[in-house]
Amino acid sequence: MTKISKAACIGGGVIGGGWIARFLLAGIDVDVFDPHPEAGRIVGEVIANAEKAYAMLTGAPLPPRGRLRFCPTLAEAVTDADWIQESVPERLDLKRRVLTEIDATACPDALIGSSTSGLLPTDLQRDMTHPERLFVAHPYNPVYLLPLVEIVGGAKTSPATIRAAMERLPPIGMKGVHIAKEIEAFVGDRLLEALWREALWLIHDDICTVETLDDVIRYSFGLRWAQMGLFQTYRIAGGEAGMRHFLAQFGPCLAWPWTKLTDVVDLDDALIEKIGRQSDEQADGLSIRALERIRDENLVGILQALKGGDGGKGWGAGKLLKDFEQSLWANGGGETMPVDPSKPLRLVETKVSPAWVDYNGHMTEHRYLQVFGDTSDALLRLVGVDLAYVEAGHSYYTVESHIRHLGEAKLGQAIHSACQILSADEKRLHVFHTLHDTATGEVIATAEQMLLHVDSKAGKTVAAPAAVLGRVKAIAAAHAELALPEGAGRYVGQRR
Ligand SMILES: NC(=O)C1=CN([C@@H]2O[C@H](COP(=O)(O)OP(=O)(O)OC[C@H]3O[C@@H](n4cnc5c(N)ncnc54)[C@H](O)[C@@H]3O)[C@@H](O)[C@H]2O)C=CC1
Ligand SMILES: C[N+](C)(C)CC(=O)CC(=O)[O-]
Repeated sequence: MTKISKAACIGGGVIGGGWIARFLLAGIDVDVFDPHPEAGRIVGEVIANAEKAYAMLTGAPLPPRGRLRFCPTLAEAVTDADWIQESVPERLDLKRRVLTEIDATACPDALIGSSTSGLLPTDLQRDMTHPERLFVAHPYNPVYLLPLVEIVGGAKTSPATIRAAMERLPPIGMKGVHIAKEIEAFVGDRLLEALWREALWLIHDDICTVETLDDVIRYSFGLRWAQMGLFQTYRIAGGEAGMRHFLAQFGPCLAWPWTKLTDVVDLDDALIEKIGRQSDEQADGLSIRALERIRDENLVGILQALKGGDGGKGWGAGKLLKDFEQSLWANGGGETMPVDPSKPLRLVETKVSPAWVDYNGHMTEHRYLQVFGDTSDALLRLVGVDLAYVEAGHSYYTVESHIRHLGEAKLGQAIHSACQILSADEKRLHVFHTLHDTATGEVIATAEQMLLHVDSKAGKTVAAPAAVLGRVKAIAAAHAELALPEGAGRYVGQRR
């Protein structure tokens, strides 16, 4: 799969900033041009949000962050980029001017994506000398967490450009959908616009407040949409007879007055003031930054829940996240691991994710086992037991765990785990993991585990091969010089 080697972002506002963060966290260098005097601060805040979110989203090893450079001219930013993303304000004249300037200075084979929410690519490419490389790459806010990009070609966009654009998205954790025909606002914004129009009428006509309207979405179909969209949801709503029954039952409603969709509400001063006031009341003093933080934590929780969907295989955006994490492990798992066997191996760095916090306001107990399990997995990769090894039919299985809870881990807290091998032989691997608060070093929990080397196809324990055993024994020998960790060998109910 071809990867982006260097990106240029023209415009670094809400969406440009999100693209910049997405690229940087995927390890891609980014050059930015944005004449706004505070562009550096604004982009910096988006990147900080993105870093916080990713620390909660995944324990997989992200590549080293790309290099960020602000350029004094557009030409300097685009000159050696192979993906250029235009995210300037939604005005056709401005976008055409900017795209023509990009076209004049970019490498001939650079891909040029526009973030436009609704302008036609054919209109955008009108003045370009090489229009075949221009396409719409319409993302969703926040770009660093929401993975979808609508890819739309114009009359002069080449099929090779569309193919190349689609191929470059999975390595940055995104999913491209190719929209077959160009149409204003593509697919997503067509749907959102329909909902938005109807919502404005409902407020205008005093049917409900903005808060009630949002509650109707977030407590009901909003939850459904994150996982099954519209058609699959309605298929289920048709009962055992499925979609055909659903259409037969609810088809006639389409002719009833259930919508004011074709009328455009007059956004006059009174309506703007009404919506503004109700929106202020709904926010209840929370700043935009605070709302962004809550939004990001919620999105992380939803993505993680979807990652466990369909019996652990992952579902929808969660499956995409799972696949992305597997590629991160395959690409960087081994390299980034610090290996100094003269002390316990620091193997997992993470932050307490929203989905991990329970009704007591701290990390819930089974998440400790998750972090300790991840620590054992990291140790196994280090000694050569990676996905290829497992697929070939051998692995280590955990047969016993003893976790002690000694402190608390709160939402967003940076934590890390360290592993000491207590003993190892041909089949057994006896480890002791310690979970620390990264800021203070305080020990929050420990886990002692016994793992057995298995032939997973035969379903029985077998001796580990010499290559794996050699690495295990080398670490175990170094760790034998360390003091036995406090708590090793303890059992539940033991007197101190
Ligand atoms: N805000 C949203 O929810 C979404 C917006 N979009 C699209 O993304 C594009 C950008 O929108 P936002 O980021 O929301 O706007 P924004 O107003 O937050 O950012 C636009 C940025 O472009 C910069 N800019 C203006 N003229 C420029 C030029 N000549 N060269 C370089 N930079 C220039 C501005 O200084 C500003 O930082 C629009 O096409 C919009 O339709 C797409 C998806 C969602
Ligand atoms: C409001 N908007 C049209 C700019 C929204 C989008 O384009 C996508 C989104 O993030 O909702």
